[in-house]
Amino acid sequence: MQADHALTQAAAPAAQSAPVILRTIELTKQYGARLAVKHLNLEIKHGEIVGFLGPNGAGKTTTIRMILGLIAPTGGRVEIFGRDLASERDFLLPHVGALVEMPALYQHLTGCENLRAMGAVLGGVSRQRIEEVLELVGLQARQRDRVRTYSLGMKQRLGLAIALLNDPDLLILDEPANGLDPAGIVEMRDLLQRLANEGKTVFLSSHFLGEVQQICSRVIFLNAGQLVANKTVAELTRGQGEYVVELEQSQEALDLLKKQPWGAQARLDDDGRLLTSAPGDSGRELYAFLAQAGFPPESLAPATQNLEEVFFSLINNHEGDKAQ
Ligand SMILES: Nc1ncnc2c1ncn2[C@@H]1O[C@H](COP(=O)(O)OP(=O)(O)OP(=O)(O)O)[C@@H](O)[C@H]1O
Repeated sequence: MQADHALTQAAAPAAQSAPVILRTIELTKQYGARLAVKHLNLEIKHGEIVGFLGPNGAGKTTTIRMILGLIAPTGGRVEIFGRDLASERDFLLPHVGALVEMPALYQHLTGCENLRAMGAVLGGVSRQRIEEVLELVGLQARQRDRVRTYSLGMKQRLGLAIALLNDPDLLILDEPANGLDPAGIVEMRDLLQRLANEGKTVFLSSHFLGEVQQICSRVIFLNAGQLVANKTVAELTRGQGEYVVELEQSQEALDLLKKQPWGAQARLDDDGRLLTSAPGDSGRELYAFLAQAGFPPESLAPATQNLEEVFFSLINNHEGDKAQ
């Protein structure tokens, strides 16, 4: 059965053939007259780290809360490991680790005592597992200190340690980097990468686009409750088939390129580099053309966009679509 397979499969890079771990089918949430999430169809495969992005109020938290069974959908459903969440919730949720909002921690207890207390709620967790999760999140050295002395980043990591106590196959994280300083963000990123390398599947919402670009294999964009993009980071950040060229006489080369049928949109960027399409969409042909014309490029590479640029253009396009 696919569900059992998904629960026991060893760490593997997410592939086309990897089993689907999380699926939403026409998932919908209506608050009074407001449709917060509209007919959302998502699929997350084993071993993926998927970023869930969107502007404030897009419906990310609402979606995550439905996936975790914290609120009921008004339409559609959620499947985890191929099983229906609504009817098999008690079986499924112990296999899902979650970090939503700031975790509720006992400030007067130590990190280790917090883990033991949460372990007891879960029906008992071994001393060895507590040691393992402390090591995973890098809190071993501070485990005997009271939580009230922890930094925000340490509290977030302790929250993640609690989410990991059950050794879940799927991790759902709502803004795990929220409130962290740059060093804390890097620590969180390394930790998530380690978990993915161990075969965990991670679905995380974030406003930190640079982090998402570095850590996530795929990104799902939500706007006004609707899916507007679902692509790999490489697909999203690839430019529009343009090339960025560095050479000495960039202005002269630009004048020449603009006279070519394929080069009419050529331009210089803020750093004085040439941005242009290529003859036959081929970087090799572009290189040969420039070299033959007496402008041998120092470097030539496909142009890319960062995720922030993609994010704003997607949202603007979506607003434009809605206005039509
Ligand atoms: N309990 C609620 N009752 C009524 N409306 C709600 C409730 N929770 C969320 N909403 C509305 O649903 C929409 C989606 O909110 P949601 O919190 O899911 O967005 P989000 O993408 O997580 O935003 P943010 O990035 O700001 O956290 C918003 O318009 C919000 O005002």
